[in-house]
Amino acid sequence: MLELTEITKRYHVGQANEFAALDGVSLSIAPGTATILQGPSGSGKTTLLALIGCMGRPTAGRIRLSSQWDLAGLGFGDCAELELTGLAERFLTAIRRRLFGFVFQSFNLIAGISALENVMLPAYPTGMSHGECRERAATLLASFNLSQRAATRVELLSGGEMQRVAIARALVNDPAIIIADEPTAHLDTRLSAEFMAMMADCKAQGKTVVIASHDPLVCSWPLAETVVEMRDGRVIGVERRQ
Ligand SMILES: Nc1ncnc2c1ncn2[C@@H]1O[C@H](COP(=O)(O)OP(=O)(O)OP(=O)(O)O)[C@@H](O)[C@H]1O
Repeated sequence: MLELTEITKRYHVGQANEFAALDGVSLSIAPGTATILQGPSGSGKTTLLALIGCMGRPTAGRIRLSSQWDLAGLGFGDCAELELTGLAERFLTAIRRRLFGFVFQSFNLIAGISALENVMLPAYPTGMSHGECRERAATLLASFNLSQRAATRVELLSGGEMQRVAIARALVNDPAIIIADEPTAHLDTRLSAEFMAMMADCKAQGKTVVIASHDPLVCSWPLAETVVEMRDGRVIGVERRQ
């Protein structure tokens, strides 16, 4: 399990405008499952995704990885479980790179460089050779029928092509967990359905998927075993689906 226990995230601590974006959130995510975080704007979905993805630390609470995850592959082979909340920044960064792939709302592709270079970017800091980065990125683009577009600057791609490049980039380090924040917010129905089908493929390959969305198409898609309803920084409901 990826276990979050009583997570609180406060901003502006000790100031007049102190604010709890998350307030006592507990959640379990099993490997190979899909979870959707649902809730209105400001309910804390992005903040929660950021903490799950080791992009920040909670103000209070614990985030733990059980031995069901490949802790040895993360460099923590001797641990029965790994408490992320206590780790030094450099370990968190390494875990973020190895364990997670991120898909952002507006894809966050880097304009001015090619589709191939965009996909290669997250692989560089892992220490992989340039040749290996290139080969991996090219293989992923080929699997998404984008070989012909690999050398094209991303700003010249269609919306659907950009989406596939963004997913390829999220997958380049072969992450166990894919985190997507409002991934369909700028997509039409066809592309949104395509995105969800790709997430279903990832899950079929054994990956864990966590998506924050208030898009009804995402929430009703037959993908997630767990739909978490958030409001005002709290979990107000958890629906388990078969
Ligand atoms: N860095 C920050 N400093 C202060 N407040 C913040 C910060 N980041 C987020 N918040 C606040 O925390 C609350 C939760 O924000 P968050 O982005 O997690 O919600 P969300 O459910 O993802 O919303 P949306 O769907 O609009 O992205 C909001 O009220 C937001 O203004």
